[in-house]
Amino acid sequence: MGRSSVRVVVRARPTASYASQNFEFSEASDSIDMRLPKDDTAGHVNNQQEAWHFKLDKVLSNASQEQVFECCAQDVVRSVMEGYNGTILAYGQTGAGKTHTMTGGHVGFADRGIVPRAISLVFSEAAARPESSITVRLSYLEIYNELMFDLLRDVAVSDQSGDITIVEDARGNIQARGLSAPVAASEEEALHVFFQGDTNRHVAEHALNKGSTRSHVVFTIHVESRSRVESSEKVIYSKLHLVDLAGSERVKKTGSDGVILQEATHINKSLTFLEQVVVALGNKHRDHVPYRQSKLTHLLKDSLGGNCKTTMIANVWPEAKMLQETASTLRFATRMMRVSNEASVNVHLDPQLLIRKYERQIKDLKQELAMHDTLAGRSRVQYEEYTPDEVRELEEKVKMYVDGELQEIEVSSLRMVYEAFGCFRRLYQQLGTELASRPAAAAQQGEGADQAPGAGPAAPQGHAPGREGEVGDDEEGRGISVGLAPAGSRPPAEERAGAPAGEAGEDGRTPGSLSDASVQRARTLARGEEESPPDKQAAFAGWKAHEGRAFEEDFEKCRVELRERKEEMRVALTTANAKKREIDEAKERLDRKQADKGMDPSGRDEEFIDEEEYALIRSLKETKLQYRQAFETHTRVRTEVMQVERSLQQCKARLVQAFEEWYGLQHGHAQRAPAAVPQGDKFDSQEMFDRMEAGRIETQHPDALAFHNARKNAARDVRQKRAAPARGGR
Ligand SMILES: Nc1ncnc2c1ncn2[C@@H]1O[C@H](COP(=O)(O)OP(=O)(O)OP(=O)(O)O)[C@@H](O)[C@H]1O
Repeated sequence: MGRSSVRVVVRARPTASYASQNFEFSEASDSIDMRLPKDDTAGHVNNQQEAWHFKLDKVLSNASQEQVFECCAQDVVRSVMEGYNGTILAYGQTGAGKTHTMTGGHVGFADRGIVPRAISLVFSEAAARPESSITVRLSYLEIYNELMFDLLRDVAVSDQSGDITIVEDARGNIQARGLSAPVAASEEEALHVFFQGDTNRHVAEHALNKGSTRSHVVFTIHVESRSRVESSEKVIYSKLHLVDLAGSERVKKTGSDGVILQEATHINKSLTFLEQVVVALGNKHRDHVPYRQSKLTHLLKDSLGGNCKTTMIANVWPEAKMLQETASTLRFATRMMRVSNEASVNVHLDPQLLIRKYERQIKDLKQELAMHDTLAGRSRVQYEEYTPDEVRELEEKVKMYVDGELQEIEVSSLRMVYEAFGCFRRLYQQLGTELASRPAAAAQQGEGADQAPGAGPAAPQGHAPGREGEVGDDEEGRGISVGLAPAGSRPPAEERAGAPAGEAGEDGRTPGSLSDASVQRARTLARGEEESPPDKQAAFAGWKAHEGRAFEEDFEKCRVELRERKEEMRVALTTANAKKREIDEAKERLDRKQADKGMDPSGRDEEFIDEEEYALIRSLKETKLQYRQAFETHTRVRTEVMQVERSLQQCKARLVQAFEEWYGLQHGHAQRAPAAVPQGDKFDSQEMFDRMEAGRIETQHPDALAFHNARKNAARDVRQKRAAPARGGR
């Protein structure tokens, strides 16, 4: 997504004293014409402009709350659900309708503002995206006298220290550290949170408007979206700032003093800084944007000139006495139109989830492999790194193999090959060391006299280099082969050099050999110390022998049939090939015969067929028939093989499924009992009334119920708080 300018919409509030001689709002051309009376105080030379023309992105002079939402917010909210950041700012002088626009009026559901409507849309959009798991968090921040307060905390705003700070992460994302952001699971919950926070807003007595808000408030909807179908470690974070700025009028007009003057000074300052940021952003040759001058501009850094889709609503109050403030608001609005943003989808990869995903994949693959091994009739295969005990066990096997006490080592995995090579190397080095410590004996025996140091004595003399077919050979360049080490690859006992004496026990086995380990394991099992969780592969083998016997028999039957059919197909193919060869040979002989006949000087009739030729023709015909039969048999059997293969796959699937079900029942978690349905609910008169009221609201407007419930619950919370001992003011 490329750069796009901040969208600016002007909304004029309705008034009984509309100054028609001063204002002309044109919704058709989205412009406003203003005529100002001459300023008498300007003296004889009056340079003040009398007429102004403002062109905006949209002008709304008599719009309903619904129209304002559709025009200013709907698309921004939808973009937020797509993963973009969004901001909607309400700017304007006190009483111009900022709070009315953002929060809404008191008339009721239809009068609700952008925030409750945005909440509804977020949840309905989330419901329309079943492929995504969406988490919604909310935060509500108040900036008052350059301090920041959390409107959603249980601690009253008056008891907060206002020490929330703004931080910027490595990607330049702005966050308010210390600000709570509870999760809202439903529209009603989110509305409840919003209404609760709203009641905490600081309201001060003000000369112009008793209910005036003297602070900036930022309600933020944070959306975290993970795909249920794609990789879940991909997370899209987006946020929607809904900002209700404090009145933009200047201090001198308010006639304030004391605390109010201090408030107004702060508001003026932060709005002046906001203007400076906007002016700097509108200037192509700027070298610095002073975001950090105020909390407000720092918090809105993303929204102004950053990664965000931003809309500003300039609220104006079109009365004669508000001319100067309206002109000032409209001037700011047109400057804001020059600010451009670059929005992009905020995709992150959750590293913890990535690791968990890979771990899960490895586990699944191991299980798959184990199942495959069992189906293929392979004994327990070790894919993990060997434990010290297992290494010792293998070392004993290798020693027995080298000593000639073991005919062959069954190689079950590449891991085992690596481990076995390790054993051979250690054995080799150990023997080398032992021989090096017995030089005299070696010299006496005349061994290794003409060999390089450390090489000869332990080198298995029976092993010619480059012998074929051994475990570990590179099989036609396809990597290390796995299978049975051929007995012939074992060095004969008499050829062994430097074998340490006295290691074998009486039974010819070395201590700690495989059988010892097996016995040890058997003892452990007998003591009931079986490791948990139960090994799936072992469980599978046991299950096939008992509970899953019928499935295993089916599977085995299919396997046998497949083997037989394949053999039949192989025979048919061999026959067909043999017959084809016979046909070729007979044809050749016949051709030769006929060629000889053509050259016969006796001049016998070419049509005459002698006995030999007749026999050849007959034989050729016969062979062709046999060839066709063999070929047809092969085609038929091939179809049957394909069918049996399919049946085998089905048998296998049934076998695995039946086992999985059995395993799940045996070792899985117990199924949760369905939640008990409350029986015979009894309602008191208030509950009965609430239910009837809910029914009535729902029939009036299906979406209104959550709004009404949330408002009712927020009001109840306020009543309860008031009943608690009052706390001191700020
Ligand atoms: N479009 C409108 N339709 C009906 N009433 C409106 C409209 N705009 C504003 N009002 C009414 O005007 C009064 C002042 O509006 P509001 O409190 O929203 O102003 P404000 O700009 O938020 O002021 P402040 O800066 O003090 O917060 C309220 O009673 C509000 O209901």
